[in-house]
Amino acid sequence: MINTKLPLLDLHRHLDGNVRAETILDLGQKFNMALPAHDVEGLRPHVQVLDNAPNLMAFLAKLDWGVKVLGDYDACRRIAVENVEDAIAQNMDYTELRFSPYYMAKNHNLHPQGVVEAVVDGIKSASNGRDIKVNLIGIMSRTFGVEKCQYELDALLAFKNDLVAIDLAGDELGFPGELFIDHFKQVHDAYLGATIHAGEAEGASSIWQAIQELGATRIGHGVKAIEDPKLMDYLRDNHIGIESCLTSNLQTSTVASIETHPLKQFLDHGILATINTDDPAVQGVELDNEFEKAAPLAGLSADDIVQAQRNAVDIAFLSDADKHALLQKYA
Ligand SMILES: O=c1[nH]cnc2c1ncn2[C@@H]1O[C@H](CO)[C@@H](O)[C@H]1O
Ligand SMILES: [Zn+2]
Repeated sequence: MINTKLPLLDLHRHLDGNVRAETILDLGQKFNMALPAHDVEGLRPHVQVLDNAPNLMAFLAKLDWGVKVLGDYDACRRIAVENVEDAIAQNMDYTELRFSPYYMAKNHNLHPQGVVEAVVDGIKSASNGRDIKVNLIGIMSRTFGVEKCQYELDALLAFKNDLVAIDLAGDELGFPGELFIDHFKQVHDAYLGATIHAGEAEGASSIWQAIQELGATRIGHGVKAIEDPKLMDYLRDNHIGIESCLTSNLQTSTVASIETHPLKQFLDHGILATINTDDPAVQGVELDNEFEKAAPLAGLSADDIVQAQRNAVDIAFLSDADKHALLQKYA
């Protein structure tokens, strides 16, 4: 249950993993693309995980149609605007939307820098004057290799003042964090934060690497931390945030069931763990589902959920003044 006396945040939300089926149909038509279906129901099995995927990469394939239809910069801007509308519809006070400009650009040979510009513009105009605050996290999609990630990072750094952090997402097993040490040196030189997908497909060693070699202060998923008691202590003692995404972890077969998800143990251990979505449209569930249904299934009490909501404010990529303002809304 969402505690309505506290701010509601979603800190792990891919805007390019949250393209509405209606929008895919609409853009497909606009750019004369051969889509696998002509109506939402027919399209659903191609763009949404209906049965749990056998692994992370099978899950991620479901994001592809959402970016294949991005035929121009205006389409990129449109999905950014719709993402803000979706977040407002969920009554969020603050969200960090993340996106991979190369992943969005590559199908129609757009320039990733133009994609970043369009997304920044869309987010700003859609949130202007609304009761929500939105920040952007830039993603390097490791799936496409070290050089493409540098190309992607260059585009993101050109707009570094419009971003709060950089993430590394995609194929964790195929492209280990060791390959991206130089990339994250540039991230820190640009005074951006670092949150990294780790301990999802790969084990606890990948989380250690993200923290110690890439300088992550937050970890996306981090499910496998539960296998390493020293790491559990380290995360707690060093205030490393964990962005948990319950339904996503079930759908990627990272956990066998929501009931056995380690989020409750992270919270009991005093780790700054939080409740987030990941890729809402692909998952077919929104943030309210994660709080109302998934969190209780994972064994979280009302007090645990309060703690998770407080943790989100704590680990958000916001200034102390902005965190204070968020809490003041409910004081
Ligand atoms: O759960 C996830 N784990 C790892 N990578 C992900 C996940 N969801 C999306 N992406 C990746 O993020 C980029 C788009 O924002 C893409 O690289 C997509 O594969
Ligand atoms: Zn993610």
